Amino acid sequence: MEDNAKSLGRILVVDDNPDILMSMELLLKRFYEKVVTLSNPDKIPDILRQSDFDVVLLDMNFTRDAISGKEGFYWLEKINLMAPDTSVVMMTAYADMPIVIEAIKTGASDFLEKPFSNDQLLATLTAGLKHTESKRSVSQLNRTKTGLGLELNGSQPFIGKSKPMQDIFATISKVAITDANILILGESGTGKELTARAIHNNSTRRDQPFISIDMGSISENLFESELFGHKKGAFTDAVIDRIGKFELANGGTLFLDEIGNLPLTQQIKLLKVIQDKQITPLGSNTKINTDCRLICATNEDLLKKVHEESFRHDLLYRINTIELKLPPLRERKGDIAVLANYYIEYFNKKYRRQAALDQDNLKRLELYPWPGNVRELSHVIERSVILSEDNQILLNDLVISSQEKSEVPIQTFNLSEVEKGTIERAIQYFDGNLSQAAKALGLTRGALYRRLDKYRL
Ligand SMILES: Nc1ncnc2c1ncn2[C@@H]1O[C@H](COP(=O)(O)OP(=O)(O)OP(=O)(O)O)[C@@H](O)[C@H]1O
Repeated sequence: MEDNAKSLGRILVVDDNPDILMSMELLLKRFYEKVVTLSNPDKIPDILRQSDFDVVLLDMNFTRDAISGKEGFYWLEKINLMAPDTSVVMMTAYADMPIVIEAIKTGASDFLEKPFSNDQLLATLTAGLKHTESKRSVSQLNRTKTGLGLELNGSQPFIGKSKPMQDIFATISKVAITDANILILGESGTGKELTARAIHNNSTRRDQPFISIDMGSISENLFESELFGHKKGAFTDAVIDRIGKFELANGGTLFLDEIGNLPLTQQIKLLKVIQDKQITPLGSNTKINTDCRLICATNEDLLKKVHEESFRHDLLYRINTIELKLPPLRERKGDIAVLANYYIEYFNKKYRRQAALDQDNLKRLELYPWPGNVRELSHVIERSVILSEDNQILLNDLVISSQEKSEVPIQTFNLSEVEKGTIERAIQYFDGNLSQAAKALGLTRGALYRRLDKYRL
């Protein structure tokens, strides 16, 4: 390879010996587009958050722990978690077979025994880059094949092949590994809880608890006891000690759903705990340290609530380090077929049916605005599978119940909203037949299409 024919490849070298770093940098810069060297492994997470690398050359033996390689293994695991498609080549002067095997099992792609020649190094890097390329095409293939964005623990998939959901999955992967507090916004049924679980399951806290709590459903009296716990005798009904959710989530993730429903008196208590990272159970005078990653969710406009003074600005600022906005299903119609098919398969298994959806019915699902989002879609499919006959979901089986039909709130006098609502209802009324709907609305088909586009129906 010539200096002027650099190969694509972004290489990170981590070694606490400055001489090794300098000589490797000098050599590798002649061959690869980007070479970054790092003498302090503690900086690995930061650098991986800032840039992508194809291969990491990682020393196993930092001075703190010169021989066992434990620190190298620690960083190997961390890199695998943060950048699963990047190949890691381990370097060590103390390579013996058991260590090599363990490193490969832990996820290293290769090994370099020190001292190594330039040719050995370059050959290993060429193999490492090939390895990265194949890892990337396998994960890309898996994603496009199934339409699944992220696999959650267990059997629950998180589906979305539309561009907005693929963007959400990419953001989840990026933010999961940080400890930043996250606020998930979105209408009911868009998958906010699923998103919170995906963040937890892709984070370094995944082996610790994920504790979820619906802030809208806790009564004002029980708020402190639920969240911070209580001691026996703290109040009349406190017959035994109770551990609060903050303590249960210690080391893991605490998911506070419907945070917008929290009354102001409780917001201040929550804020204090988030700031101090300490809780005091009711009836106790001992503070307990808490270490949990906070994920909150709401379908309310919190900024508006801040302006109306029903949500504290300082609390919003604490919980929304990163905001993730889940798009409603009507804005990602591309996901409807894949979701519908997933639920048909799921409920076919559950109810021992073999129902299938034909193109007309699929069109109908795609035209419906889904005010209850994915939750509503799953309910509609469940009912339709149960009612299906002769292995076919019939048009009449696809019951979109009246209470689930989108209604424009009666209070609205906004002309666009009224027009949008009327169009939605006409399409529902004519079972998705656009010609009939257009006729009833007094529009040409072209004019109806333009409005469908305008209102993203
Ligand atoms: N992208 C998706 N793929 C598969 N299932 C989904 C997806 N989004 C939502 N669901 C399913 O829809 C239902 C509602 O999802 P979830 O509870 O996460 O929504 P939510 O936004 O938290 O709703 P709410 O605000 O009403 O609590 C769940 O059964 C969930 O499994």
